[in-house]
Parts: sequence; structure tokens; C-alpha cells
Amino acid sequence: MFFGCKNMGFSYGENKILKDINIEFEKGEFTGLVGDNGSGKSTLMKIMSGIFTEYDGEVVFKEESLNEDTKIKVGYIFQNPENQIVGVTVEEDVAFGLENIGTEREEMLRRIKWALEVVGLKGLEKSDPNSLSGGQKQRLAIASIVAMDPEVILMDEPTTMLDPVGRREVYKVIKRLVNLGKTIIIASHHSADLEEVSRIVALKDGKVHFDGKRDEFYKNHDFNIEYPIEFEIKKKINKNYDELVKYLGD
Ligand SMILES: Nc1ncnc2c1ncn2[C@@H]1O[C@H](COP(=O)(O)OP(=O)(O)OP(=O)(O)O)[C@@H](O)[C@H]1O
Repeated sequence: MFFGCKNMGFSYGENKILKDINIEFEKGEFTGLVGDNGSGKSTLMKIMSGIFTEYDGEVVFKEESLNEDTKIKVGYIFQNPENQIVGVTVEEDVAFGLENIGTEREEMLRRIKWALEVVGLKGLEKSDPNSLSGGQKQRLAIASIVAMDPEVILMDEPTTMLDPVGRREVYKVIKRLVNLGKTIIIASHHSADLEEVSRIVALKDGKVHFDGKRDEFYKNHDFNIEYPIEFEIKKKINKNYDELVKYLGD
């Protein structure tokens, strides 16, 4: 197995949140993780990225249990970028994780440059992260993870805090990461976030309720997923998405 979990279970105290979860992800796969509020999406992602370490079953990365050495290969992006930003400048923020793992200076500078290019923040190296827009902050949070060169990136509702313009910026970056061959799993309530995923995993009552192709999911399952306003309007008036986001963003 490239990445996934076997017979995984998790409880908060007496409250069993995840029951016997078995999911396998292939390298380079782009998957949406859906489910009602409280269905356990964040908990599952925190377990799979190694943030939570007390659970039943196993998280597997490249045929082995995820461990201290390999969990660096699995990045986690929080819903609120503010929770992830620590630096005084944009480049310091990206440097933080690299410093923690003792990256040599030349390599660190190379990775910071590359990560900021990938997320489209080149030129803002010396800026104060607090001065950035919501979309830019989320892209900075993504850059800090990308700089660690993860093979898998788990994104926990990465566009929920953003306006339409910010969302569009983040979609572009996610697409770029997919094109770079990263394995991306995105938890979301917004079907616009899931337009390009090839697979959907849906959680319900602590279990995997659906796991299959995105098109099959939308054909057969009604998960009462909230639609962001711009997606609703897009469907109604069939306007070009970019034009619409520009219109809503003004
Ligand atoms: N620290 C905690 N202590 C106790 N219960 C918790 C804790 N964090 C989450 N829960 C509960 O665990 C369940 C799953 O929460 P989780 O945040 O994983 O769901 P989610 O699917 O990500 O929800 P949302 O879509 O609202 O973000 C919920 O019932 C929640 O109330």
C-alpha cells in the first residue's frame, strides 16, 4: 500500500468517532473526503498525518506503519491558515519547518524559493504574513508544507475561511500540486472544491459509507453537501467561472 489506513478506530473518551476504517490511496491520486459536520473528517486527517498517535489499527505509508521518520512525508493543512503561520516574514515562515529538521542553508534557500514559486507568492518573501489576504495566507501555509517535500498532502477544508477570489487562488495551487504528482486528499463541504477530484470517500456514522469515483458519488448519493454561492450561481446562469469569481470578488 502506498498510503492509507487499516482497521482504524478512534474514540474521544467513550465517544467512538471512527470505526474500522480501511482506505487505500494510490500515489498521485486526488481524493475528496466528505461527510456531515462531526462525521470525523478532521479526526481522520489528523490521524493519517501523524498528529494524533493514539488510535486502533494502522496508518500505512509505503508498506510500513507511519513513524517519526516517514510522517514528514505526509503534510497537513489546517482549515484556518492563522493556525499554521509562525514566521515574522513570509520566507521565515516557510523556513521554520525546514530549520526544525536541520536542513542545510543552501538547500533551505532552494526549497523556500521553489515552494513560494509553486504557490505563486514569489516577490513577497520579505512581507509580513499578517499583511497578506486570506487566500495568500492559505497559500503561505501550503508553501510551508510543500517546502518539506511531502508525498501526501491532507487538506482540511482549506477554502472554508476564504472569499471567492481566495478560493480560486487556492484551487489553482491544489491543481498545480496534483500536476506535480502529489497525492492530495481534501476534506470539504463545498462541491466546488471537489470538481476535479477523481475519487470521493464519504464518512457516515464513523464508517466509510462510500468510496469510489466522483461521478458515481454524485449520481447515487445525497450527502446534503453545502454549495458555495458562486458555484450555485454558476450552475444557474452558466457563466464562466473565472468571470464570475472576478465579479463576486469586486
Ligand atoms: N477534542 C475533542 N474532544 C471530544 N470530542 C471531539 C473533539 N474534537 C472533535 N470531537 C467530536 O468528534 C466528532 C468528529 O469531529 P471532527 O472534527 O473530526 O468531524 P468533522 O467531520 O471534521 O466535522 P466538521 O465538518 O464540522 O469539521 C464530532 O462529534 C466532534 O464533536
